[in-house]
Amino acid sequence: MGDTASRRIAVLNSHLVAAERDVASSLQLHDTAASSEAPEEIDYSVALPERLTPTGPWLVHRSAQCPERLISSFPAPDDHIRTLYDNLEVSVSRYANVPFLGQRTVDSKGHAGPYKWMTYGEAGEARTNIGSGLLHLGLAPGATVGLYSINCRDWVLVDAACSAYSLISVPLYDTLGPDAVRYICSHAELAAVACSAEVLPIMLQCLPDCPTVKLVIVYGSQGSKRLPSLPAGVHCKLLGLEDVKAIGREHPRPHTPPAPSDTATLCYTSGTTGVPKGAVLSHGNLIANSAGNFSIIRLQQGDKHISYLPLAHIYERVSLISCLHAGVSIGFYRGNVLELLDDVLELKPTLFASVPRLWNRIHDRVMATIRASNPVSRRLFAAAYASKKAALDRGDPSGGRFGPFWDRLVFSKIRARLGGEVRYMTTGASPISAEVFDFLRICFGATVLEGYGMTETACTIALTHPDDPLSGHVGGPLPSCEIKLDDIPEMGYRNSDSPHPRGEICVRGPIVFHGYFKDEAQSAEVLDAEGWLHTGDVGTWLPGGRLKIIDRKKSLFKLAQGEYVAPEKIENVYQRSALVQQVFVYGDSLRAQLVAVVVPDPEELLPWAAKRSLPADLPALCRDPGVNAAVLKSMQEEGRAAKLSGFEQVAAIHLIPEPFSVENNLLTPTFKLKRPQVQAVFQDAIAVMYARLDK
Ligand SMILES: Nc1ncnc2c1ncn2[C@@H]1O[C@H](COP(=O)(O)OP(=O)(O)OP(=O)(O)O)[C@@H](O)[C@H]1O
Repeated sequence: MGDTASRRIAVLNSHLVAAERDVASSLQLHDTAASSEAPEEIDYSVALPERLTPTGPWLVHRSAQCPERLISSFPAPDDHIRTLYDNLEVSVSRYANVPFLGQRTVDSKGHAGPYKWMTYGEAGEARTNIGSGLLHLGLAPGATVGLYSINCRDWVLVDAACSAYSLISVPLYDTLGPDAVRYICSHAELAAVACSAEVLPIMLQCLPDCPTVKLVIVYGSQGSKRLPSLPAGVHCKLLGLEDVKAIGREHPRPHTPPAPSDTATLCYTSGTTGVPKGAVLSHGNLIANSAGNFSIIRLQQGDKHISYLPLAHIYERVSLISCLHAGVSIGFYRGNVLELLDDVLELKPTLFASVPRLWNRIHDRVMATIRASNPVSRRLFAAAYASKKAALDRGDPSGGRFGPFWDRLVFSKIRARLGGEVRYMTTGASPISAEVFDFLRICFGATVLEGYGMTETACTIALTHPDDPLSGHVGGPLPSCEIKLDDIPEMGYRNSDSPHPRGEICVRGPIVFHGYFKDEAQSAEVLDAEGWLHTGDVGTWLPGGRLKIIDRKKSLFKLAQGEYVAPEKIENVYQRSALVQQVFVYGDSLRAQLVAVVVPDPEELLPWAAKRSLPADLPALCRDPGVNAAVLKSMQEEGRAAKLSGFEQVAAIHLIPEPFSVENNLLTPTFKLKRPQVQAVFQDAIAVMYARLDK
């Protein structure tokens, strides 16, 4: 062995020993720190000097950053930005030559090349041309315009044109089929739809049932090609986006800027609870939310964002608004998740927003690679991980004094999977486990933040802080809203609970939406007379004013013996079993027990089966009663470890080989279960499970 190599090993060994010492001392520290729960220095929120009942405790929490007022815009000198139109106008003049919207070039053989960029200045001009064209073609301020495609440059340009001329944009997920498209076109009374060539056939199929739609604009590869003819009897114009721009150039119109209280968008929810609801969001709502996020996530010119989460969902929509505000360059994926990593390696984003389902998969893949590696690599990874985790536990999210060393030696390869330059990673839309959250912080060397929010609050309600070493909570309220917890007696949650108040999370402030479009009854169910939005989520206050989501009231059901069950909480527990990839928990109100439909994780189940000489055949394994019993046992063990009550433990499971997915219409585009649909698809299996339990 050469000198350099032996020196490296000696250095490595000394680091290993020091790191192990580090871990040991932190474990001691951790023991004593556990009871004090939170480092003092992070103060997320404060309880307002306002009583909701004459004698009750202080109940309303606001961000500790500025408890005296709720913010509705960016700090000075940008406090005049009140609408999406203002937001783009400022960036067009401030960042005129900065790359704004990027798409990958693709050569004649279909090979993807570098990103090609449109600058902020060019985008400003393009949206004026598009908007002028729309007005010339007959659209009037206040009209609704559908946006139906994957994320791409033209989506953003048409949306920006809507803002400049007081039109209302209505995004439709590109994954929507004809029924949902028909539903939204009619419900939102769309006057025009801008769509990609890929979904044009579905749009054309729907047109006979969507009489309000008088204009369809096609973008993407179809732009320059001949457009197909319209179905017989449909009175509607069909144009390429380039034609609309040309019309606009010939007939320019001055901008007709919206007011902050004007509706910017009808944002249809992705439907975890049933038929999509059109949340009415004003310009003021969206700017207030973006400004609230901005108070914590300091984006800047030079940052690059990879846009692949659906723009029809509020999470990506508001990410984009914030990026645009800061002059960030936004690169789009090519529309295929299988090619996403390749797009990421080309773009090298500095910002990466995702949802727990994807983070979990990254976690599982990395851990599986580590398990399969040689003993030296495994020990190295374990030492590096433990050292940085110990630093976190001591209250140091930067990774401790050995952090940079471990980052270079061990974690740089993992970080390189996302291009190597990510500085902010965000997670939201559903709960993430503390384990995976910490895994991201440790392995990616980036600031990892969790946001909690919903469509009805124009995105984020609460956000964690970059300096907070603790995980397992969603941080504090954005400075643009206030939060109170309402008692839920039927679930046993009360604001008077000690030491931590618990209850339904209610939100008020400039981020709260204006109700569901044409649905007063549902609006009144969630918005009360005092302006509080009742989220249906259950939270608790932790020390430092941290909010933790502990339950979800929305899918609550009662079992025959009168106990209330929140299935998502139970599913999150069962998901921890290595054998489980996905799970849907169901309870019939006439029965006393719960059952579940479970997708086993093939990466764990197949090796498990091989050890027992069972065939490597997933469908056959799913039918095998022995496998069923083993998976059920592993789930019940997780249930016991998480202290689920007896009635919360499932009594029977049905294994299926095909995952719930967006494609089979059982997941929303942000990978949440569409509960009514899953229940309908598996009603026979559910009946069989209950029949088995009756025997
Ligand atoms: N960080 C988080 N932790 C836990 N739950 C979260 C988090 N972020 C979002 N959620 C959940 O997602 C919900 C909001 O979801 P969203 O607005 O995306 O609606 P949806 O899933 O599209 O449709 P639906 O209203 O039909 O459920 C929240 O009310 C909460 O239950």
